[in-house]
Amino acid sequence: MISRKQLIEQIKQKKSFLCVGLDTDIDKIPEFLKQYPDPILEFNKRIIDATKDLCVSYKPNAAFYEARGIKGLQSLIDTWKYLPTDTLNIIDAKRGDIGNTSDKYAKAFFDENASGMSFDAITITPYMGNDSVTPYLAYEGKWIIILALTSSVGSKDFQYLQTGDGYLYETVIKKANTWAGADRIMYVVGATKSTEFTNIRQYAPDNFLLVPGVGAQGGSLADVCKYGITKDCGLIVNASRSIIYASNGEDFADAARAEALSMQRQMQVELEKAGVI
Ligand SMILES: O=C(O)c1cc(=O)[nH]c(=O)n1[C@@H]1O[C@H](COP(=O)(O)O)[C@@H](O)[C@H]1O
Repeated sequence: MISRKQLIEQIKQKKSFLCVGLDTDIDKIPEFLKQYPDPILEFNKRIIDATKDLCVSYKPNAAFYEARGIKGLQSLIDTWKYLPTDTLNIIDAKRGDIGNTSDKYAKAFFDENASGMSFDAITITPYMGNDSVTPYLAYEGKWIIILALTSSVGSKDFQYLQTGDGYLYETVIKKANTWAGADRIMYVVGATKSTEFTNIRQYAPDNFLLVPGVGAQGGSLADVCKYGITKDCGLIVNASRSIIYASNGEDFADAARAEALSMQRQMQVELEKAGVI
C-alpha cells in the first residue's frame, strides 16, 4: 500500500517518476533464461533488481501473463511477491464491468488472501460508469487509474467525441472526480498527447497522471513535463519495451538499467526545473 504522500516522498528521494512496465513476453526474453523453471519470473526479478533504485513504480501488464494460462498467472503472482514494498505496484488490467463482476476483479488483484496478489493500483476502463468503479474503491488505500486519453491511434474514435460538455475524455475526468479524490484516482494520459496536458490539468490539477507512450511509442518526456508536471510532480511516466528489451543478450539487465538511468537523469532535471526537488 502506498499513499499519495509516500509516493511524493519516493519521487523526491529517488529523483525519479519512472514506472518500469513489466510487459514480459516469452518470445522476446533472452534465450539463456529458458533454462530456469520460470523464465518470465527470472527475467522480471533481474529487471527489478537492476532498476529498483531508479524507479518509483512497476506495472506488469496482465495480458502478457494471462496469455500463458496457468503458468502465466503463477509468474504474475510470484512477480508481485518479488516487487519492492515501497514502489507503487500497478496491475495494468484495464478492467471494467458491472458491480458484482468488478467485485471479483477487485478481489483478483487486490485481495492477497483470495488470489495471492495485492497490487497497489489497477487500470480501469470507465465506460460502464460508477458501479463498475466503486468496488475497487472499497479496498482502503488502493488506487484506481482511469483511462482518460490513451496513447493509442484509436483514441480519436471515442475519446475525442464532443459530448456537449467538451470531449468525452474531459467528461470522463470530470465525472470520475466526483467518485473519489486525488488520493485515490489517477488518470491515464498518453505521452503522445502531450499538448492536451494543459487542458487536462484544468480538470485534474492534483491527480497523478500515469503516462505511457514514451520510448517505443515515440512520446517525448520533455513535452510531457513541459505541460503536465505539478509542484508535487503529479506524473508517473511508464516505459516498457524500451527498458526491458534494451538488449536481448546476457547483459539485458545492465542494458535495462542503463536505459532506466538515462530516463531518471532526464526526470531529475525536470523535477529541479519544476521546483519539486
Ligand atoms: O494503461 C496503460 O498503461 C496504457 C494506456 C495507454 O494509453 N497506452 C499504453 O501504451 N498503455 C500501456 O503502457 C505500456 C506501454 O508499453 P511500451 O510502449 O512498450 O512502453 C503497455 O503495457 C500498454 O498497454
